[in-house]
Amino acid sequence: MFNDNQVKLAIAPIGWTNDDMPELGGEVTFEQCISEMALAGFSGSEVGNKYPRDTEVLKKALSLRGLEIASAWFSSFLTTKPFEETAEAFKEHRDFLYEMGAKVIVVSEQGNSIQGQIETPLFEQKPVFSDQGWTLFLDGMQWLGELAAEKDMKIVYHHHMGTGVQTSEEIDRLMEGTDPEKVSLLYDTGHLVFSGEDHLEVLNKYMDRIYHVHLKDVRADVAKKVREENMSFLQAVKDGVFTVPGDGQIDFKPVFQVLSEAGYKGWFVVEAEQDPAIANPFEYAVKARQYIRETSGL
Ligand SMILES: O=C1C[C@@H](O)[C@H](O)[C@@H](O)C1=O
Ligand SMILES: [Co+2]
Repeated sequence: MFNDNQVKLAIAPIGWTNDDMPELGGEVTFEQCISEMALAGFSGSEVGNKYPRDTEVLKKALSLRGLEIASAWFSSFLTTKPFEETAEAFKEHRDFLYEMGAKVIVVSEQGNSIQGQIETPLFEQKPVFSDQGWTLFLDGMQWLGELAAEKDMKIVYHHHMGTGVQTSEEIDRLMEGTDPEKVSLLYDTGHLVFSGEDHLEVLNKYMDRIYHVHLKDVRADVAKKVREENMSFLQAVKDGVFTVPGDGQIDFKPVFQVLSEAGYKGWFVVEAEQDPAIANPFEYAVKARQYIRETSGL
């Protein structure tokens, strides 16, 4: 289905140690995490909180295991802080990723985000940008896109539960309000399905702007409970709302079909944060690798 010179397969460290709740998997070492990624058959990774920030040290540890850095998350605060603050932090992050050989920078607006608040109900209290917030956000994203282009890189925007860009309508407003040359999209199956969006419609609509993919599956029974019991995002993750592709409600075959027919080039990143004490990260990485081989041929 895919030409495997164009699509590479990575896995995020968040299944081993969770960046949003570092106590989940706090005991797992960086070396164990990257060794298991390689052993499970992946060739790339994103960057977790235990990864060394010294690029030479990180490159050596990764290349020993045949791994590359696909990208890393950046939190912007365009709607709540002066642009310069986001821009300074962004340039540092961009330069680190450039040095590591990544081509895309994952960006998520965290102004008024509730994704890190364990007591805040996810569906009831999701932030909504005001019109003034949208202007700050869209202008800021374009500027970040220009800063990325200085290094021949792209920003890929991460729509996310509990943030101002979660729903299909919010993704539309972002895509319509920005220049495709400056702002691209990260497609995360798990966040769209958990939010109740039509993930295939979003994929078909924005295929030409998608330059990074997070493969995440959703456990339907847990997602239902989160809505019924007004749970927070972090409680949902702890309860196992996300899992690896092939283990939840999403059929990834049509997703792979659309991506392959469109000639997608870039990374697929398996990203399935759950409690590693319940879901052994190595076992789930192997399971994901096998499912992707069976369904996409990669
Ligand atoms: O890409 C991601 C990064 C995480 O920190 C986040 O919370 C997760 O859900 C995600 O999709
Ligand atoms: Co993601």
